[in-house]
Amino acid sequence: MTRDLTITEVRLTPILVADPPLLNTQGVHQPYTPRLIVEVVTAGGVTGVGETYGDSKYLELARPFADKLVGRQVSDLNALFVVADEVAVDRGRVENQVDVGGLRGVQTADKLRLSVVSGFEVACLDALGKALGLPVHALLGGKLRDQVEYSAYLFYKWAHHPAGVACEKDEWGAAVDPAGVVEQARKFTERYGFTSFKLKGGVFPPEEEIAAVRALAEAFPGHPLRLDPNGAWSVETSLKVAQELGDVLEYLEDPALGTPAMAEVAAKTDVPLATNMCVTTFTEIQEAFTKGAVQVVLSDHHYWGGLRNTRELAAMCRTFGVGVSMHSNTHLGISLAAMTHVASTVPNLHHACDSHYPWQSEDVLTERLTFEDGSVKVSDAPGLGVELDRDKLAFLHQRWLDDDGRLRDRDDAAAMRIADPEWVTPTVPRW
Ligand SMILES: O=C([O-])C(=O)C[C@H](O)[C@@H](O)C(=O)[O-]
Ligand SMILES: [Mg+2]
Repeated sequence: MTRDLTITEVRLTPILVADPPLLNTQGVHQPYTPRLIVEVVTAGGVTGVGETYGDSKYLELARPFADKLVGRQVSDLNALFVVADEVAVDRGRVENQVDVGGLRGVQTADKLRLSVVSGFEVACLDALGKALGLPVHALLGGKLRDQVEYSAYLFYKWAHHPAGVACEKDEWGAAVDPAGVVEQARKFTERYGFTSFKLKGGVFPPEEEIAAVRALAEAFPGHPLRLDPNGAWSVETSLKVAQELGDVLEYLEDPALGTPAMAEVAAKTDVPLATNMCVTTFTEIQEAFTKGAVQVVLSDHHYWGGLRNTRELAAMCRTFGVGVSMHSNTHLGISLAAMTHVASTVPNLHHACDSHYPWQSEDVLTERLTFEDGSVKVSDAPGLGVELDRDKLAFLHQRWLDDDGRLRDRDDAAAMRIADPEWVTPTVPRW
């Protein structure tokens, strides 16, 4: 192994990962969800790994982008954005479209590029860290804490995917009412020691979700609670929920859709509002912050363009007195490691981060990352501190190859139609 940082090869491996039947306002999670694993190989003999969305529009962009990286240095991180801009995006496929029914905010060509860049940026940082013998957090300026706290990400869910659908079994059982949600929360605390709880809402009428949060507050008195209906409520409904749950909520996440509606809600409640839907890219910051629409931004290195952009976002939040935490979609251990490294370097991280990781029974690592007392330890090993398991990667890739194309693009509404053929993506506000 030498210090030659020149990229000689980039490997892209799309995979399908098992996902339980988690409910959200758009529908239900597919039994398998696409992810893309990125490997960057240097002339010095080091391989760095990254992970990002694996839906086909990301893959279409990732392939030509990967080709352009060969011959560059893994330390050439600023250039990743310049190179990404050179890759053509079929704007018709993304501009003003919504991704996964809007769960990640409005889709644009730039945001698509940033989501692809993030997987490569993490892989380059991993390779650079390994080559220099430094952990990724050191490349970001050094950790400020030895562990990063995560919250239990509770979902309404069915016990099984619909009958006849090929899937993996999950051991979590159903959660479709307050008792089920509390039982799920107990399992999360027993297994992982989480002390704060987020409930994915927008699934049942608001009164039922208020009852579930009340039940959580009774079962876990004094613990931070959050409710996130993904913009499913009107301003009026949002205010009603804020009033009813104000005494137990740490924050309300995206109660109403879009900055103007969030600003209207924020003006009339003291409950802090968090978002991963109306502030999802740098151009959306000015309007939201000047209107006082959000009090906490949930960063996500995947769509903000990587770990260094996440730190830039955190600096802006700090400047404007807005809190920062972390959003999560279905992801594997590479991304959890990346999230943990960057989170350890952010000074103004005052809320436990979201992570779907406990829902993922499969991974591509030789060793899964673990939560202790609700936190993940920040690794001091070179790079991300994780190791790819080639057999597991090959297995999940084979599943992707075997798929007839139906699962290669995440579509929660289509997954819901298997159980309920009449299902259409609800118009917003739903309540
Ligand atoms: O708003 C959020 O926190 C999310 O969109 C996170 C996830 O996408 C979640 O809602 C999901 O996967 O159903
Ligand atoms: Mg959210």
